[in-house]
Amino acid sequence: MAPSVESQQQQQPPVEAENTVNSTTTTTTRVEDEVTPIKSKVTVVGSGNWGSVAAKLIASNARRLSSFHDEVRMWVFEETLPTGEKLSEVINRTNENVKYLPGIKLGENVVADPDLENAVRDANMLVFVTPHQFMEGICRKIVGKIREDAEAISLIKGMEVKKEGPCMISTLISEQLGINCCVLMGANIANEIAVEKFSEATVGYRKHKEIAEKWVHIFNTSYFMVSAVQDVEGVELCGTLKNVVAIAAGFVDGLEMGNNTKAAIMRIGLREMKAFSKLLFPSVKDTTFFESCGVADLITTCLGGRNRKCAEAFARNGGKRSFDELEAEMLQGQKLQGVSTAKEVYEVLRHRGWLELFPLFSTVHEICIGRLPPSAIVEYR
Ligand SMILES: NC(=O)C1=CN([C@@H]2O[C@H](COP(=O)(O)OP(=O)(O)OC[C@H]3O[C@@H](n4cnc5c(N)ncnc54)[C@H](O)[C@@H]3O)[C@@H](O)[C@H]2O)C=CC1
Ligand SMILES: O=C(CO)COP(=O)(O)O
Repeated sequence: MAPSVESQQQQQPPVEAENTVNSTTTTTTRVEDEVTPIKSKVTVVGSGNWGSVAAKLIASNARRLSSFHDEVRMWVFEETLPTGEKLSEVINRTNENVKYLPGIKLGENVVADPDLENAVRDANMLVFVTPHQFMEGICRKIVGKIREDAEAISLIKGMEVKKEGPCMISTLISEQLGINCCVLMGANIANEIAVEKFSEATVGYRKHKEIAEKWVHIFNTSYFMVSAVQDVEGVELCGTLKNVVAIAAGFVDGLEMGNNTKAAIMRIGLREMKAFSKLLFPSVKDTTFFESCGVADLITTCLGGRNRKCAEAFARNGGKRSFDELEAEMLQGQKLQGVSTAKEVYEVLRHRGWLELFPLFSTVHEICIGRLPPSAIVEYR
């Protein structure tokens, strides 16, 4: 299947990804080794639902591409399973993340490591993929413990709000660790990619196209088509803000308002995503919203994501059961990002006097905290 080339790609060609396996990489002697003796070593920081799928994608490429070490380390936030076993030990014994991605083999070159410092020490390519609320603590633990030449990429959809203002997760990583950080976002429901159904993703980079190319190279597969755009903030804000719209879409589903209403919510949501992104970062490109990270992620999350699912249950219960309760019951350890992002966005809007400019974003937060009923999702005008 040949995906269509979008307008952005015509103006600014995507970084080419290697789609086909070079036959030399399947032989025992790798010709490329003589030319590039220094191999990149990848560590995945995070092992939730998407973190595990990311490790699987990377592991399949690390195995076949001679410029990467075979072994891919995956940091596991250790927990004890109901059987009494440690999650990391079970992953290493069965090659499956039995809690967050059951039934999927990760690849034998994935090594689960519960020791964060040990997991990141030797890697020059760090992939961050945890729920966003844990990233500040994680960065604090590894400051000064990573390689000086390390490059990072964030797959995390979320933001932090500090006294100085909003802080994207890639910026947090860059500033705390003193390293460059790209992002990868897209219409990527993890369970679908785990079973190798075709999807696309967007790498956002700031300056160095050759670094983005390396990230494309390690993620791209025949069923996961990655392209790159020079708009790190635009890509990351798309991934972050669509979770707020997904909560709104879930309310519409819970109230059985139908497809037209849901489409209206998605359209208004997309308009607010674009306006908010451009107010925060005027450099954000319009064309980014037409990449996988933009409209495609918005659609898939509003149709099939976890934020949508929990928001539907919230509305069905008339807002009487909290999101924390629903998350614990419905997601078994997986985490929602939309509710906290709605709060973080609301804080920015209130602080800057923009609340009236963003009725959908602000109403989502007010419904989440019980100040408004779920039906207010279509009553804000
Ligand atoms: N699951 C999906 O379909 C997709 C998720 N994402 C994004 O990727 C990021 C990570 O999501 P998932 O991998 O799905 O995670 P998840 O939603 O499965 O979260 C559970 C993870 O959080 C870890 N965790 C729990 N407490 C922790 C703590 N105190 N410190 C550190 N880690 C802790 C758990 O060990 C587990 O690995 C999120 O920002 C999400 O929005 C992006 C695309 C798709
Ligand atoms: O980001 C996602 C798909 O791209 C997943 O969204 P949820 O966290 O709502 O499942």
